[in-house]
Parts: sequence; structure tokens; C-alpha cells
Amino acid sequence: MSSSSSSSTHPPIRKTPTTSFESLNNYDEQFPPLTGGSKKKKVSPTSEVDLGSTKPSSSCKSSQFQNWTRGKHRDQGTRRRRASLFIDEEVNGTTFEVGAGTAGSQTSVVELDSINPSSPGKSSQSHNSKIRKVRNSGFKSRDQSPKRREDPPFDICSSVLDTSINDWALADETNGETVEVSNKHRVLRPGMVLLKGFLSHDIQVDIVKTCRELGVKPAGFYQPGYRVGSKLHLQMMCLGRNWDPQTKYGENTDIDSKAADIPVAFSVLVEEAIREAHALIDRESGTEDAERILPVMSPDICIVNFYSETGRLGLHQDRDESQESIVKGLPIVSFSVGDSAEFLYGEKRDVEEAQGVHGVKSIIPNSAPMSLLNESNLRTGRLNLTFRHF
Ligand SMILES: O=C(O)CCC(=O)C(=O)O
Ligand SMILES: [Fe+2]
Repeated sequence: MSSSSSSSTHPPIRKTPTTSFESLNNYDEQFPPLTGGSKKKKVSPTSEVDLGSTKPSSSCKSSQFQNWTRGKHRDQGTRRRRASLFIDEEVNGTTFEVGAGTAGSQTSVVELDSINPSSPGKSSQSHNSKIRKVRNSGFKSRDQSPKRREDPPFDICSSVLDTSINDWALADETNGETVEVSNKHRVLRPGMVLLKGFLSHDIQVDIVKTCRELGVKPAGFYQPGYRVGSKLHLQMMCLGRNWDPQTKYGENTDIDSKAADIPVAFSVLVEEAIREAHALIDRESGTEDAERILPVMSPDICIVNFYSETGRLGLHQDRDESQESIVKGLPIVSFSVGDSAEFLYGEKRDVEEAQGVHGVKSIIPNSAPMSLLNESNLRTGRLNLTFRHF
């Protein structure tokens, strides 16, 4: 998702400073993630991949995910970690809520990640939600080309609306399967807030159209990867400045295009989302402390990811931003539009070595609102924008 996590800014808490954290962020990882540390309890991978399945609450109980959330916090006092907020749209009365507090959405999700020193909260349980069965996406063979921008930029919109998508969605709607909508706006854990319904239909359409317009330009969408050859299972475009999984914010000679500016309208939305999150945090806590938990952030980079039906993103920490940004605990704001996703997050992937990981396990096919597809021509898939300040 985004940048830097606590870990890299607090070397004393790291047991094996380089290797453990370098191996943590494998954006190309295939789910389910396996246990990392030797001292870790063995858990059933099935229970973990069950996050967001049709039996979210029972399956969550023994999952590795909860091991992350329950891990010992031996350095709790000094570690900083990111917290999150999600905003989810409700469409046709249907919202997906996934696993331990994750929210995929029919339409949009906004997530704010901040780094804060507060003690870790419990993982959120899935509330009042039934979740459609997810078809497991296949794992494609790795593309060995390390180069970027060899192909023309990826177009996130199709020129004609694929009517089979609509048929599928309609059939699904008439299946009689209902998904109850839980609290629209809620604090999932300290500093992690979900705001469902934050992005109106019109704003979502504008976001898609703007991203499409920028995305087909030379600095637009491409499939990022590592020099060794593997590629992420998504299309990416950076606004404001460049980031990539290989060089992070460093110079990348493969990248010959300057990122387009972040549209002002996007920055205004980020501001509004943070304000909304503050109001919610204050309301829930009965204090006026929200800005300390979730500092105001003015983005200078927006990473736009597009996931097709088989897209995903391995578990990782957002920890590439500047020391200053991390020390200030600046939040990351994330908007998601289109298909829902199983978004996993947890305290620790490896109890001994990391905390605050997240990833996109799978995209829920044909879960995007038809009105959005009709008006924007967004391809089947999920568009995610994470705003950060380097
Ligand atoms: O697509 C998402 O929701 C997550 C994206 C993400 O984690 C990232 O860009 O760092
Ligand atoms: Fe991330």
C-alpha cells in the first residue's frame, strides 16, 4: 500500500535489521502467506484464507491473521505502527465486509493509515456480514521482463461496456443473496477507521475518468516488478512523484516518465476524508484528540493500483516514506473503487519481526456497482488510490 512502517524507523527494535524486513515486503507473494518465524505457532492455512469467506467469524478465530493481531508486543511502548481507516460504499444495499475488519466494498473503500504509538487494538471481527463466495484466482506464471513501459500504458476502461459483466452482476443480485450492511463509519482499531459511503457515485465516476485519462499517457499504468523478473499482479501509476517496488522512492533508470501532478480534486477529497475520520474518532472517544492519532496529511504522492479479477498484492508494510513522515505519524489515505476485494490486515505477519502488515488477497469478481461501470466504462476490477506524504 503505502510507505514506511514503523519498523524501518526504529532500528533498535529490529532483530535482524535487513533481511527480516526485506523479505517481509514481497508484493508479489502468493496467498496464503505462510508462517514466518520459527517460533511462530503453526496454524491452518485454510483458516487464514478463510478470511472473507462465507464463514468469516468462525474461521477467523484460529487464523494466523489473529496471531498477527495477538502477537506479543514486547516493545509496545517504543514501536510506532500504522493504523487504518476504511471508507466503503454501499451499492444496491450490498456491502462486503471481509474478515477481521477488512472492508472490500461494492464501490469504494477509503483507508487511512497512520503511524501512531498507541497500543495495538484487537482485530475487528466481521460484523453482520455475509460474504459472497470468492472464486480463487489463478496464479499466473512470472513474467521475466524487468523492464517497465515496454508496452503501451494499460487502459483501465474498456471502449465498450462488456455486457457479460452486467449479466453476471444481475444474476448475482437476483440470487437472493443479501449482504447486510454494518456500521457505515467506524473505527476498526485505534487509528484505523472505515468510512463506508464516503465517495459518492459521481465522485467515483470522476476518479475513474481522471485516472483513465492520466493512465493512458506515457507515465500512466504499467505492470511494476523487480529486477529479478517477477512482477506485481496489478497495474500501477504514480502521481506527484514516482515509487516502485524495486527502487522505492529512489532513482529508477527504467522509469523515464515524470509523474503527473496529483489532481487538486483528489487532494481535496483526502482532506475531507481526514476531517471525517477526525470527527468520527472524536465522537467515539469523547475527546478532541483525533489529530494526534491521525495527523493531517497533505499528499505529495498518490499510487494508483488497478487489480483485474486475478489481481492481488502480497502482505507488506508501508514503510518507504521519509523518516520525517514516519516520525510525524502521517496517515495514508486509500480510496477504492470498483470491485470489492479481500483486504487483509493484521498486526504481525511474523510475531518476532514485524507488525502492521496488509495485502489484497483477491478481487471479488463482478462485485462493482453496475451504475459505475455503465457511466465510467471501468474494466472489471478494482481501482485503489493510496495517498501519502513522502
Ligand atoms: O489496494 C489496496 O487496497 C492496497 C494497496 C497497497 O497496499 C499499497 O499500494 O501499498
Ligand atoms: Fe500498502
